[in-house]
Amino acid sequence: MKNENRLLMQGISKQYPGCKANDDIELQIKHGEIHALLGENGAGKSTLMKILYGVVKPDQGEILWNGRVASINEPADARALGIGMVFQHFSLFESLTIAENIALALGEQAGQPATLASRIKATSEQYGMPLDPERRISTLSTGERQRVEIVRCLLLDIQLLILDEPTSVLTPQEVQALFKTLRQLKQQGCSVLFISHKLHEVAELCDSATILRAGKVSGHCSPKQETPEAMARMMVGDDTPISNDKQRAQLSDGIDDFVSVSELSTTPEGLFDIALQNINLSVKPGEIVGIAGVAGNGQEELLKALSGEQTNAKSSAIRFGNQVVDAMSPLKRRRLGLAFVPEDRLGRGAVPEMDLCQNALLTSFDHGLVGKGLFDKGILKQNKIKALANKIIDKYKVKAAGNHSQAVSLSGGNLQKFIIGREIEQAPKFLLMSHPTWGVDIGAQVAIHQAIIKLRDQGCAVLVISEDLDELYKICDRLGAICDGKLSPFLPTDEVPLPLLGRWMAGDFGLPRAAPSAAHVSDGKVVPLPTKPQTSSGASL
Ligand SMILES: Nc1ncnc2c1ncn2[C@@H]1O[C@H](COP(=O)(O)OP(=O)(O)OP(=O)(O)O)[C@@H](O)[C@H]1O
Repeated sequence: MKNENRLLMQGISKQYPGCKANDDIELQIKHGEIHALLGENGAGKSTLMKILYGVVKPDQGEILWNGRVASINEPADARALGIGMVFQHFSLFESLTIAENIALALGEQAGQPATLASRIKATSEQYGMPLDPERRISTLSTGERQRVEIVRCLLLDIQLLILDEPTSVLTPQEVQALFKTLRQLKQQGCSVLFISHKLHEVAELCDSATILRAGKVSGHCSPKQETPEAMARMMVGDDTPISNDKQRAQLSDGIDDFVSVSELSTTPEGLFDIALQNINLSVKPGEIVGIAGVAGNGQEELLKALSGEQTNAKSSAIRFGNQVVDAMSPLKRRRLGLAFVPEDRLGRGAVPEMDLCQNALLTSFDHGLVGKGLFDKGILKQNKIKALANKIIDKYKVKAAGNHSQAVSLSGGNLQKFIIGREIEQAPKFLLMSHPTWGVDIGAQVAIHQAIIKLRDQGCAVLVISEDLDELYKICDRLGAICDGKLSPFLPTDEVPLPLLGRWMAGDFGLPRAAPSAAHVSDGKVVPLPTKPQTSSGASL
């Protein structure tokens, strides 16, 4: 049984206008194996999964499930077969409880309402991710929300669990807990399909992998026998750089901060907002400062305060250069040199129904050299707008049918590349970014990091707020964390060992308690602690 296919998708093709998203794809998954689906942005992974889960109809091909042809026309059909899917973006109602959310998602498949809560409790405990069914979603951490989505799948007679980029929102401890659950499922014969751009995790967890390129299967491998670099090569080919040298900023003394935030506190507007408490922060021209943290700890509120989405006429806590900006709108702040990449790419980063030309114009029209000439006396200069969109598409290797493509038709990673390119091309003085390479493939990550570092070296102040610790360690010159609306101290990145950052993320804001020869052990490696920590200018201690 173990060597037989649980799932065989064969000859799957799907054509979108101007793009063949899946081209004669075959995917085999055996009983009780953890299978990775890899591929660069736009390779066709999400399309294939949407076909399997009944969200998209293929033009051609068939699905064999436990040896029999299956007809999957909607998600309920997939669930009835035992296929569960956890999407990148959770679809949970904040004000409802865990049990109410699961009952809504599963409908009749949730079974008897009277026993649902006890089944949730029992199943979540059985798989090592305990949940209290009566808790409201708004009180849960991101890791706990993901548990709700997984337990929702496990309540059914699950035979295949599909996870799309499941670890990008988790802390390192939560990732290990998730892997334990997935291995337990595998032991019980359940198959797992794991979609990820984090190749070291794929190498640690997965038994086999299928690699897609430009809509076709380009290869297979056994991740445990490959290095992450070798897998990256299979995904992106030989021509794309897959690593960056660490190049920390060389700042000379006496440079004034471009961004300074002093004693910023906010009052929550919505029921689930976090109050920022006495935030002190600074970013100099020519440095990249990173803020780590588990989602929902005030990142959103800090971004809104800095971008001007939430203004505060009563305070004078935030300055760009020597200008107080608290009461200024986003447009006025952009005129002072702000560029902004929000976490939510569809909706805040781009307007889904607008094409790439219109989306390029949205934030560039009023901005410095780039915006110059895009309109004149109220008339839009279409040729110049098209040239700008084409420049971003070419330079940032955005895969799209053309500048007329709607933002919503781009794959997640490609839209992210477009938004980052649009903002970097404005040559800002202050680049504010949330989770800049979320869902972006390894080749594009390297290109984006290089572009950010180049901008820094030209004197831009860069602030990155991210849950991706690998990314923060790679590009930031100084690092701190946010927890419950408060900021930790900031130290030069090379003086922040992972355990210290983990403590800061959990709200323990002490500086290293280091004797000169002290060291932490992290992931089996000894990590020396700094002996002379320096705090950032004014960071709260
Ligand atoms: N609704 C749509 N209309 C037009 N084109 C689409 C649509 N959905 C996807 N595409 C195109 O199909 C191709 C494959 O997209 P898909 O989302 O499957 O890629 P992916 O491998 O999941 O990428 P990523 O890693 O960035 O999420 C992309 O070029 C995308 O632009």
